Amino acid sequence: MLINHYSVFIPISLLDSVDRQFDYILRGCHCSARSLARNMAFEGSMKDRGEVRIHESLDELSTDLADYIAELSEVSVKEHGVFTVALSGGSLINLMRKLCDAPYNKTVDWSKWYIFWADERVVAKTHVDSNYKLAKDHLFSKLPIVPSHVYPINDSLTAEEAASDYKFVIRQLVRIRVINVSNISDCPKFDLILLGMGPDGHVASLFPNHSVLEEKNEWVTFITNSPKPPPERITFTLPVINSAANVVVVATGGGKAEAASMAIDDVGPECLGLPARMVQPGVGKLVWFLDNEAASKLKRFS
Ligand SMILES: O=C(O)[C@H](O)[C@@H](O)[C@H](O)[C@H](O)COP(=O)(O)O
Repeated sequence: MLINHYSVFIPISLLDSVDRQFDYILRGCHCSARSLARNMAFEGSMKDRGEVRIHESLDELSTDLADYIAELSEVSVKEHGVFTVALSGGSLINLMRKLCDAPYNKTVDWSKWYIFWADERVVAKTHVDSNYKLAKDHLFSKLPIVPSHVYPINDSLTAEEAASDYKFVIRQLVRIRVINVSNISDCPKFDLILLGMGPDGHVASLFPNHSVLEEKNEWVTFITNSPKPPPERITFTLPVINSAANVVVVATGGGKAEAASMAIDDVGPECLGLPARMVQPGVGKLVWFLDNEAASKLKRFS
């Protein structure tokens, strides 16, 4: 049986003896209404694989995710006046939908958000496959985000040109300090990069065994042979993802269980090349948002 919210009653000393690498955080009993959903989740953290939050339902996951993003936004705006966030496509966008509801639609300082794409399909912005269109239709058309703070790719270019153009756009924003610079690399330091994960363990458009995983110099690159359609995409590279202040990976459903275990568990060297496992922020924080099904093969939770 999966560890669920009842597991908070397991004494921490027992968990400790089960596995010292795992630093379980038991949620406090004194919860506000806002944090109630979090208390329905199980949360643990593992050295260098980040914090893992497992939720009983997609509804709880969405609430916790919205809460977490809102908190990061508040901290970033306090620290440097803006919140720079990069999105992916897929189910992530629907799971972020609660940001459009109360209290977040009123309490978040949307005017300070700058929105980018960690990966984008090279199609027209109006195309049904466009990650920009997905996010626009379901998220930011419903929120008071400043239109000039939204940075879609230039959809009139080839994949190669679009990647290079996107890198240029980001470079200008780094230059004027809208986007921070990492102090561990020469990469931009986004306040938050939000990723989904495919059943094959891909994140952004970084697919297993693809040469794009080796890219060390470019901030943004392109592929023309994506195993997941459409084939042409641009993507942030691993150095950029791993330079972010915060990285969130969201994965739900049993189809992601194997990849989640390979990405998070203490497994053999064969898993080290899995893109999701290569997400390892240098100084930033990594948090996994999983549902029970996606977490069902995690050794430490079963
Ligand atoms: O453009 C894309 O295809 C996405 O950015 C991709 O990386 C996605 O996030 C994962 O494939 C997970 O997608 P699901 O959550 O829909 O399974």
